[in-house]
Amino acid sequence: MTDLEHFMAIRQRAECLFTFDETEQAIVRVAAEMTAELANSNPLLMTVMTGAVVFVGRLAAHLDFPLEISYLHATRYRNTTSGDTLQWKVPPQQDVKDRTVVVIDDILDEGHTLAEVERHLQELGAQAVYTAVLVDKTHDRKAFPGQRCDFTGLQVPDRYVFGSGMDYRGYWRNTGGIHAVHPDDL
Ligand SMILES: O=P(O)(O)OC[C@H]1O[C@H](OP(=O)(O)OP(=O)(O)O)[C@H](O)[C@@H]1O
Ligand SMILES: Nc1nc2[nH]cnc2c(=O)[nH]1
Repeated sequence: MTDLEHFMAIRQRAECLFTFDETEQAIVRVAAEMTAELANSNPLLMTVMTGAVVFVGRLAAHLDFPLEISYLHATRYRNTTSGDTLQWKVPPQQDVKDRTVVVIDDILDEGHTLAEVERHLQELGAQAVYTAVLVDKTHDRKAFPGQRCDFTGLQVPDRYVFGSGMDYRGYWRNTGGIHAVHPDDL
């Protein structure tokens, strides 16, 4: 089987957890919550590349107030399905001093990525740091008990998921819904 046939098989065997429309409804709700909280704070949306690139675009289309979008690049999984230490590929690309910063990521899994990114932005002098994720994975292995984001789209079960920006070994960030990899494929 070629690599591309393998990725096609992964996609076909995966279980659809949420359709595109269901993810869209969740994003619209998150946008309303962010608008209520942040519309007057001139926020900087700090996109954690690469997974958040789809979420930030879909979310921003529903935010009708002044804001800026920037990015950093940090990775803990490096195109695999289990996490390691966080590797900073590109530090924050815009001055965050005295700004309200909203870290945008695709998934809160064990939470080490967001905890470290948040700590770094505070060290750089951000006035306030909020976090927003498309999905939060349900399990008891978070970086600290009770860890959660300020804005969360959907809860997913404790399975490896892809779609809506999240990858399976670098592929399938482009599917509009959210899918769980078949256990035999991990
Ligand atoms: O909560 P954690 O267990 O720390 O995992 C969450 C992180 O894992 C993924 O990034 P990944 O390292 O796979 O890079 P990617 O964004 O390029 O997919 C995802 O985008 C989050 O940033
Ligand atoms: N694509 C993807 N990335 C992750 N990073 C941490 N958990 C996950 C997951 O379930 N799927």
